[in-house]
Amino acid sequence: KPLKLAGAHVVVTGGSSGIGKCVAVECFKQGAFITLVARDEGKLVQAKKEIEKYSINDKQVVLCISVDISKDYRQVENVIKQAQEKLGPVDMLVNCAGMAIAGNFEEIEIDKFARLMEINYLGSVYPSRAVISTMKERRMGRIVFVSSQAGQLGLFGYTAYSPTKFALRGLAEALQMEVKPYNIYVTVAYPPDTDTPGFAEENKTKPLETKLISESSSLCQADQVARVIVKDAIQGNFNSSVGSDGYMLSSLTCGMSPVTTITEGLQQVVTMGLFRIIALFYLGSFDSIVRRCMIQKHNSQKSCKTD
Ligand SMILES: NC(=O)C1=CN([C@@H]2O[C@H](COP(=O)(O)OP(=O)(O)OC[C@H]3O[C@@H](n4cnc5c(N)ncnc54)[C@H](OP(=O)(O)O)[C@@H]3O)[C@@H](O)[C@H]2O)C=CC1
Ligand SMILES: CCCCCCCCCCCCCCCC(=O)[C@@H](N)CO
Repeated sequence: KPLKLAGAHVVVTGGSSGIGKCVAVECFKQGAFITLVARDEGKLVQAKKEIEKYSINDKQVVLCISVDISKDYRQVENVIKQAQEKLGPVDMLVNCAGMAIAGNFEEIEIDKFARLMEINYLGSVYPSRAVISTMKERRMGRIVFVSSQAGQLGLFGYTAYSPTKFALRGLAEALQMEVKPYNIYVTVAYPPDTDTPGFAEENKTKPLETKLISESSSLCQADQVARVIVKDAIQGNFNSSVGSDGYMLSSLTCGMSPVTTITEGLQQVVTMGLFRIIALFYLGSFDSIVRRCMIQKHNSQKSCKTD
């Protein structure tokens, strides 16, 4: 049965910006009470104001809590406790806080590999761990992990980022198997490039190869991505993807992930072979982008030396 958002308590980590903020807006529009979790208090207050414009009744509340979700489990646990005291038990948790760093493997600062794992992976483990017991007691709940298309395939430039997003899928699959009998549904979202402040930041250091390869998939708007995530989370769909390339990638990489409907399972079975053929063409084009960029760099270095 789909979750009713009217009167429900939705916690959105990373709710002060980008996709997370749009997820909060979407839930608020459907009557939910929202807790936003992020570090920067200024951005939180600003987002709260924006979200409040969409209220549908005068009881609705947007609560802001400032915490770094990646550092200390006790802190995160406290924050969730505070939120539950004010707005009641969490019905849905959306783990959207995260960041991307793109660069050549040897150029990414070595500390960044651990830091991204902390933010993107542990930063989703901690809030989920903090809400799960209450959800199990209540025999209801939704947990959403915001992965990425880069959590379905590894791409040039994402040696630090992709693994953190792949990790979320492993977590989601294992957790879903545990909590399904308790009527708790886990969703993994795999958005494509999305126009957000985080994306603009990431682009400042993104290698040309990564940019060109990413252009194979469309650039989406955050509100569009958020609508899909919220719809799939309410339905209890395990996979959530946007667009036709998103659909192909999810079907192709479904592996042993849980299946939500018989139709979904049948579609995966029927389309997988065809999508693998399409994927081979994409992979060929990615390899040729990488090779062209290398030759170009090589040539420009040579001409620099002769200058
Ligand atoms: N935009 C894109 O192209 C895509 C994004 N994604 C994923 O979607 C998610 C959201 O991305 P996007 O909207 O672009 O990101 P933004 O950078 O716009 O927003 C990130 C949010 O997360 C919060 N946040 C970051 N680090 C922490 C932390 N350590 N503790 C608490 N809060 C934190 C930020 O607030 P503050 O800094 O104040 O803490 C902010 O609210 C990320 O997980 C990203 O990997 C997936 C695919 C594509
Ligand atoms: C049948 C096969 C179809 C294949 C389609 C392949 C398309 C690949 C494009 C990948 C784009 C990567 C997006 C990463 C977004 C992200 O997470 C960052 N922007 C975060 O900020």
